[in-house]
Amino acid sequence: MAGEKAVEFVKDGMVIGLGSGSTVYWFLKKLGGLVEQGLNIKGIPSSIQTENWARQFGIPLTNFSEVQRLDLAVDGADEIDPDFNLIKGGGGALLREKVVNAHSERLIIIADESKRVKQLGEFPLPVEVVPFGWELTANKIGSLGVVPVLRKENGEVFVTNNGNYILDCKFTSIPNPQELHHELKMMLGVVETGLFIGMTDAVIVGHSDSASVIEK
Ligand SMILES: O=C(CO)[C@H](O)[C@H](O)COP(=O)(O)O
Repeated sequence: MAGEKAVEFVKDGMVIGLGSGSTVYWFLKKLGGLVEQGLNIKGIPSSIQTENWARQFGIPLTNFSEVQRLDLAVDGADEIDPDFNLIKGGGGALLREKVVNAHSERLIIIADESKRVKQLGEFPLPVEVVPFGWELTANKIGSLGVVPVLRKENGEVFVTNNGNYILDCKFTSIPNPQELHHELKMMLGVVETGLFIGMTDAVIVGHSDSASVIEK
């Protein structure tokens, strides 16, 4: 419901950041239908999976060598706090998502009610790290009082679209997301964190048969 509702914010001529995840799939499907009816937009995908879906639904794509500014980005989230700070990266696309979302005029997050929390941190924070010496980076992150877990998929180390690894870090809670983000970013080997702070303009919450828009 949230994914489909998000197309109401799309206007003719827009360049749109295409987020990642299962909720975004429904946005892309609906958007593809509108493109088929004549809507003129272009998208920049935030993952290879999203690029594949966008092609499947006939959404024209562009890239940052052609455009530097997006009109709108629509993305999912793993946790959303009352200030619209987010944990993202459950699907491992956090780095490209952050690049895309940071260069958009407007960011709309689509999610179901279960993603809304009072304080971030229940969901393990994904941190993208350089593969070389990832063990050292994990030890360093561990000094913050967490046990970083190297993400695996089907028994193999998960490799991001950028050739990096993900360390999932379960903090008891994250009372100060900004501070934690900066602390992690200063660590050698850390590429990006899944904390998206002060980027979101509106959240569309999906219910069983409707969706509500919450503006900041
Ligand atoms: O951050 C993400 C991927 O890196 C996704 O947007 C997030 O995991 C939400 O996904 P879903 O809509 O499948 O719950």
